Amino acid sequence: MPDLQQLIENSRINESIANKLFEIETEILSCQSSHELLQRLLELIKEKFNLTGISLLLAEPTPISYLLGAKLQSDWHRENSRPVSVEVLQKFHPDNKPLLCNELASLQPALPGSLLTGAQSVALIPLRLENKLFASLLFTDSDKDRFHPGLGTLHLEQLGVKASLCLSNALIRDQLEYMAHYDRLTGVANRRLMERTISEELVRQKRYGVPFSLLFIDCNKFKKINDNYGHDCGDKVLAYVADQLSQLIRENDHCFRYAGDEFVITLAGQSYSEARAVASRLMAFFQKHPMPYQGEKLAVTISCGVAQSQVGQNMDELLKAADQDLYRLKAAQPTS
Ligand SMILES: Nc1nc2c(ncn2[C@@H]2O[C@H](COP(=O)(O)OP(=O)(O)OP(=O)(O)O)[C@@H](O)[C@H]2O)c(=O)[nH]1
Repeated sequence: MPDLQQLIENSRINESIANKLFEIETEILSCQSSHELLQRLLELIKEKFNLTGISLLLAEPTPISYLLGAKLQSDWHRENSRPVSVEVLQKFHPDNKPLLCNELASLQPALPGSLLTGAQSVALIPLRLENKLFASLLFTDSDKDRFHPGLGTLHLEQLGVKASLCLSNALIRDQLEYMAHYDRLTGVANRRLMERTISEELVRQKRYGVPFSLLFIDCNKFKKINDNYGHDCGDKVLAYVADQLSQLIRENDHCFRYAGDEFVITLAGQSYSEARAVASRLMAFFQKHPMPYQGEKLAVTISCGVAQSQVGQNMDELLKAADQDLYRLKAAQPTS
């Protein structure tokens, strides 16, 4: 029969673990996005359970890849997460339970050695979304007995379920946010986000005196593309233009779909002459790079109007100035 003192001690340990889990759950519930939640979750677990290391193994392709999007390329993800195949994850969790292991050689082929630096034992906790295994939290510790395979895993299971639930909520929020602010066809931000961004830039200009510039962009003879090649091709052209524009601008510049075949780019901290140079570079790019389409090279060109923000100007006036510049440019072009 277990000794009473031991039972009291075990119950004290269990209570302390339950408290820590509750604190983690409470904190991550307030995270505004799945990206923020994942970051905070890993920090909190590492700190509260005093682990040697923690990382996230993400199944490839991840059901949340499109939402995490560029974030999967971020420094945080490079440092803290690793892509793995779903098959590898399933081998770790054949019964969807956490895996405890202190014979690390058996994990070596499946896990990069860098993740196991300084580790003598590891715990892998499955995360599930819509009943599909999509990730595993990897805890490492320098104590060989910390994650001994003979130990119970109830607390780790609870952690996995709670983290999955919170993540699922955060993903629903991400999806709503995405639908409200991004254009489905081209993947770039929509007019609503453009208005917010320009308003913020105008406030910054007023407070710190830093001007910025706008490009108002129109695809040349776009209607003809629709008429000659069909609407599907027109859609592909819009996605191509948005994609190229997004890649050709700097990280702190932003591209938005304004309407139809029109895009707006905000150039943070750029003067009129700098913005003119960007506009020339963008127009020249499309002149040189026709879009590959069904084995053909389809000419897709753009025109860019430019305006620099002026003190006291509001958003409509600034957009109008860039649009008028575009109109002048287009009026000067040959009509054929
Ligand atoms: N395929 C496709 N076409 C669209 C979409 N939104 C708007 N359009 C079409 O885009 C065309 C824009 O035509 P215009 O504004 O006359 O522009 P344009 O043909 O480029 O003429 P210029 O600006 O004078 O060079 C219209 O025919 C719209 O029907 C879309 O999401 N997909």
